[in-house]
Amino acid sequence: MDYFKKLQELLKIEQEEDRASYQQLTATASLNVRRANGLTWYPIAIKDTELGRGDYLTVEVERTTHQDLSHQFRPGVSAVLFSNHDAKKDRVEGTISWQGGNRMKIALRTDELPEWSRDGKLGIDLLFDDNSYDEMQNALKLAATLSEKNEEGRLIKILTGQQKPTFNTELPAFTSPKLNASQQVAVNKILAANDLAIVHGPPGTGKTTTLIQAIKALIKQEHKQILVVAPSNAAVDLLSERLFEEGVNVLRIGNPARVSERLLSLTLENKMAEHSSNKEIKRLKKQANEFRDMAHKYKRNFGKSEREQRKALFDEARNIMKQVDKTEEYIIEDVLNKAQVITATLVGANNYAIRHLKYHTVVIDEAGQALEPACWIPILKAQKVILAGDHCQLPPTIKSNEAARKGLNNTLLEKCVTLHPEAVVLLEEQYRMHELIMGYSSNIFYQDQLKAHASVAQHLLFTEDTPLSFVDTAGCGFDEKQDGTSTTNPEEAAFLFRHLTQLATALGAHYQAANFPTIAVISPYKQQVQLLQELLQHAPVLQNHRNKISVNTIDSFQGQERDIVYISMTRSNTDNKIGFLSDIRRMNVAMTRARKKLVVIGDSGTLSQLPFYADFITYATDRNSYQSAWEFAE
Ligand SMILES: Nc1ncnc2c1ncn2[C@@H]1O[C@H](COP(=O)(O)OP(=O)(O)OP(=O)(O)O)[C@@H](O)[C@H]1O
Repeated sequence: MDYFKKLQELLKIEQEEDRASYQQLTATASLNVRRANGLTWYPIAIKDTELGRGDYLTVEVERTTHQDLSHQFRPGVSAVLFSNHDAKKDRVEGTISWQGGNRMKIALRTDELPEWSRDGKLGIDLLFDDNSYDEMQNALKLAATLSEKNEEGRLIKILTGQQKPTFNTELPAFTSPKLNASQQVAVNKILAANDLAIVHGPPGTGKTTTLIQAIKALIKQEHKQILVVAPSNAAVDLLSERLFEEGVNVLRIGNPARVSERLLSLTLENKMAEHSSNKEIKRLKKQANEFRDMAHKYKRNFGKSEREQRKALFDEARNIMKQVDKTEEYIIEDVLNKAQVITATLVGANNYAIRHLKYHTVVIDEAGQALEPACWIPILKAQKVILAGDHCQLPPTIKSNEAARKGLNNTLLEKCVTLHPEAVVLLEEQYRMHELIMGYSSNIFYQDQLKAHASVAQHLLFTEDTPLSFVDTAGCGFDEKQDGTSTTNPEEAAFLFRHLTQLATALGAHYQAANFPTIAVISPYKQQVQLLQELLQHAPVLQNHRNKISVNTIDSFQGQERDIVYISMTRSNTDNKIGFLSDIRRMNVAMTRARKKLVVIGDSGTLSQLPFYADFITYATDRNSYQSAWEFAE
């Protein structure tokens, strides 16, 4: 079908761009730069080796310096072990099977460590991750084939708009005291759907709470295992924990982003380790390692009979490992059978342990941030799919402008909301924002349908405070500065901290340090964020509250909330340029992070050329929330 051909082409463009930028970063970069970008660990020490599944050798390594640098090594991603003697020749590729702290395990495609690993310093480089792209391409290919079929193609036809979803209207109504009215409507829609239901969850509306209750109700209704996926590990972690807290038997496939005892206990590795048959595996592995050690006593340059001895011992070790594989397969199957819910990332749905499984229902959370090709991996395993997310917030990041422009930035969630409005339920009640903070976003993005729950509708930092301010810098001469591709506005940044300092001083009269409100300082521009971070170091009053203040880009705050949010709009020029401020979904995210106070600082002259900002300024003015930076009393 052309639909999938087009997606395949767009994905190819994206992969090429992704690879090119990766290669640029690695090929030309020095060791120091690669290390700083989190692409290299060097030097490392080998801590342990163990024969793994098949003909793989699992090597545990530790980085011995630069331990505080963040890095991009994630389980499932390809990496290469190299020696500093000749990094081009002395290298062996593998896949990361585990990562924690300053250690990781890589499964190498060899059955013993190469000779060169014994002398010279060793390092690990990250390789470009083709695997995820391959999985997505395969899913798209399969989708194109299946879409031609009647029975198996049904869900695909619905999701691509050639058929309509159907609903069972005869079910008894589901009710729950834990859910509000629209949340219950959503669960009823999910239960009634034969093929597709969509939960549209604007900021703070309890999308996760709703999904958890829906999943429990689905388990009761279907008595079948459910697959729950999301694009990011962080989102999968959250869902896994919440399901576990509700007493569901959850199996978390893949490695959690956050290390917590509870999350780790839900992983396949942990459940396998705790399985009653694991003792047998340990015994066999020990035996295999003993044979391997004996084999190593015969060096390669020994005579013929020693070589044969050596081979026989290796064969024996390999045979035992085959038994290990069989026992492991049995354990995996047993653990899989017991799970009521399996959680994974979109690509993780094809993890080796579960790639053969099919489900009646698949739930995709954060679907507004999911690349469509990745969604097809889990969808092809299902008869019914639940999409949850908010297409009015940020879409997934796409590296290739061309692919984005040609449609890769259009998510499946967005398409399905348009195609099948009858499958959509909007969660209407939000538990985060004062109603004045919520109002503009609700008007522009949610057809004025959002309501603030009584517990938050009027909440303030203190009685006389204002929940919303637009502070206009027009005429102050706070001009933006262009530096390459990024924009800064140093005077606006300095002004922001004067404003925040005054607020913090006022708050001092109402709050002890321990319960001081949380504060986010946000800008759409990376360079401006950096500047704001530097300036924060020099704002004396704010030093007492450093642990309550976070400064970052809008994108990094998606999904989070703070009591107070400051937005530095940054752009101020006479050429009427507002660049990517024109992506209003990004602004929707920024403006809806605040619980009790939102302060937007910007130049009305520059911003007003876009109706979205002109209307926001009018909205603020009409509600007594307009302030001129001129009038700001120092
Ligand atoms: N029916 C409800 N009654 C009372 N509080 C609720 C209800 N639903 C959600 N909440 C509260 O709203 C907050 C957000 O809920 P939840 O964690 O489910 O959010 P979310 O939907 O995942 O977040 P976001 O809306 O930002 O995506 C939580 O503090 C939760 O306790």
